[in-house]
Amino acid sequence: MSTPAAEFVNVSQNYGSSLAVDSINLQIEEGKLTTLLGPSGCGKTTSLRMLAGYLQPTAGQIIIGGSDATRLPPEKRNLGMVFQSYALFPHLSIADNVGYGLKLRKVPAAERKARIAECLDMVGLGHLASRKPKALSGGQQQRVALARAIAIRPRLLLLDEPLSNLDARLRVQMRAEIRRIQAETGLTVVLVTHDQDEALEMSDSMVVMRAGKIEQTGSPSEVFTAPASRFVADFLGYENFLELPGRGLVTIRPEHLHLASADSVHDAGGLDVPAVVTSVAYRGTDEILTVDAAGTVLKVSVHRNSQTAALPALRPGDPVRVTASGGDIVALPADVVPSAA
Ligand SMILES: Nc1ncnc2c1ncn2[C@@H]1O[C@H](COP(=O)(O)OP(=O)(O)OP(=O)(O)O)[C@@H](O)[C@H]1O
Repeated sequence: MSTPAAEFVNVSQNYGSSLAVDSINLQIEEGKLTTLLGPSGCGKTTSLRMLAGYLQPTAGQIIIGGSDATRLPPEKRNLGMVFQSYALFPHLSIADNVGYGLKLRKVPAAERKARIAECLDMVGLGHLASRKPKALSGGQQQRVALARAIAIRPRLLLLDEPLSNLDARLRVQMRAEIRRIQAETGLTVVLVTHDQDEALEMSDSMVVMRAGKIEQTGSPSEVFTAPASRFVADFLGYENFLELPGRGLVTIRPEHLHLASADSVHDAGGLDVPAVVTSVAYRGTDEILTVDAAGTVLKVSVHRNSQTAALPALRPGDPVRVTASGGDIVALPADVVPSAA
């Protein structure tokens, strides 16, 4: 790999006696989108703030572009940042908001104008350049914040939960938009999120954190198809965990479990266990059935389509067989429980 855009070397952060980030080592690849993913309190924001220079690591080094940046103040790191709250200047026009960092850097007026126009076009807001932030929707304000961060041509673009204040539909739309902008500009982006779907959809590389440590890194498909622990699997929505004789702990997604019927999948390396239906939840095109297989609770997602519509409706108490094909059974290494910090 060429020189990483940024690197954490044995980086820790203590808040009093609590260890928020515990000796992490991480390389951020140039020109890629890396997400820091994990539940609330796992240390994502603390890591990003150390990368940005707003927080000094208690131990370790932050390397940016191959040089030690641990002691560099934020303004010397040439980074663009977008937060959950857009933090636009209310009294400035959209164009002046986007051009703010350029003015600070004494970029000549003509070039400033061109870059403002280019960045606003990139986020589809060229026509609103003269408006004030309060005359824009939340999604539009977030786009302005993005344009402002990109305008300075940062070495790294850091995004801290940038989509979490947007409604569900806009959030999905903005994921694709950030991805497109990243591809067009070739920027190195580090995104903090607690949303696994967002991370899976947007990342080149995912970093799953837990209690201040890195639990797994890899491409979305690597992490998704081979979670390194029960914690990662759980976080990615694998709901069924069971001990299989000779195979140890495995997990199977609800949509990969089938209720035995004439067309159910069953192969030699697969699963086939008797169970009893305990509840049925209707979810539009899907039904989530909870079944009890000799004391193990399993969730089975049944997709209602033209083939399954004819299946008889199941009710609590009905006996069933639960099957899965061997390829859908994911083996999990023994989980490492973090020591109490
Ligand atoms: N200023 C602070 N003082 C004391 N403890 C803090 C401070 N900031 C964060 N922490 C603690 O450090 C740990 C990591 O926090 P951090 O904000 O990095 O987590 P996070 O993964 O970004 O969570 P969230 O998604 O909720 O923002 C948490 O236990 C948190 O309570």
